[in-house]
Amino acid sequence: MKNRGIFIAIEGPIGVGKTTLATILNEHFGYTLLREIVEENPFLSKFYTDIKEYALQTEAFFLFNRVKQLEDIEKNQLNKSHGVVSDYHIIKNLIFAGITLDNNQFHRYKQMYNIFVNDLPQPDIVIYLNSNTDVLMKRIAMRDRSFERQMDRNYIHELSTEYKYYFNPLSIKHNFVGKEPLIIEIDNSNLDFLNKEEDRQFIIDKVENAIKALEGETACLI
Ligand SMILES: Nc1ncnc2c1ncn2[C@@H]1O[C@H](COP(=O)(O)OP(=O)(O)OP(=O)(O)O)[C@@H](O)[C@H]1O
Ligand SMILES: Nc1nc(=O)c2ncn([C@H]3C[C@H](O)[C@@H](CO)O3)c2[nH]1
Repeated sequence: MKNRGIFIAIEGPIGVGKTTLATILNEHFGYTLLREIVEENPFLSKFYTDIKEYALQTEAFFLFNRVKQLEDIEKNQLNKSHGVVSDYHIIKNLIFAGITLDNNQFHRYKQMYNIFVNDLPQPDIVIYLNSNTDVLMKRIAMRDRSFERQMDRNYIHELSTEYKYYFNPLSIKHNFVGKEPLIIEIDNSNLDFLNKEEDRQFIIDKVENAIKALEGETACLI
């Protein structure tokens, strides 16, 4: 731990505020920001027009892109004692693929995922953000990405439910590889990190406590 940079990953359903929070934490801690690719995925806009038809290409592209990103941050940041804040955790590949792929495809996709995930750097701290479906739909609409304009409410609801499942303690034990990360779970429905200093400070305090706990300075207060 001493020579390795701290790795913080933020997860949660679409539009919950991962990138917003990652940017804030990155500025506060002076770490490197790792952002997931979105527009660069050539299948994503087609995916939203026909999920079943384009799911396999979309999920495969996200998986291999993330593997490359995580290999790079290990080599260029974490191994050089630099901290990283990422707006995703690799587990999201399983969460999305479990919904979008059919059973056969998912079975094979998971084998591929398992082959790659063991060699990737795993975060020390995972911030799991959640919000209710109405808030998520509102934030997605407000952000107004062209390919998300017809976002299906049921899809967002299903994703949220799947996130809850993957972030329950038993599933964390089974589905997260390596040393279990410290998990900070936050309902972000009524927080406004963007505009309210006290809301920003609330989460920064939690992360600072988690970092101290990792460094063995205090008991874990998160
Ligand atoms: N706490 C918050 N309160 C109000 N609005 C927020 C909050 N966090 C984020 N937003 C707004 O909600 C929208 C979605 O936020 P953001 O892009 O950070 O979500 P995300 O989780 O990274 O989404 P995606 O999963 O699509 O990458 C943005 O318009 C952002 O400004
Ligand atoms: N199908 C699918 N699988 C993924 O692993 C994945 N990761 C992100 N996304 C979608 C959600 C947002 O629209 C947009 C930005 O997060 O990209 C994904 N979609």
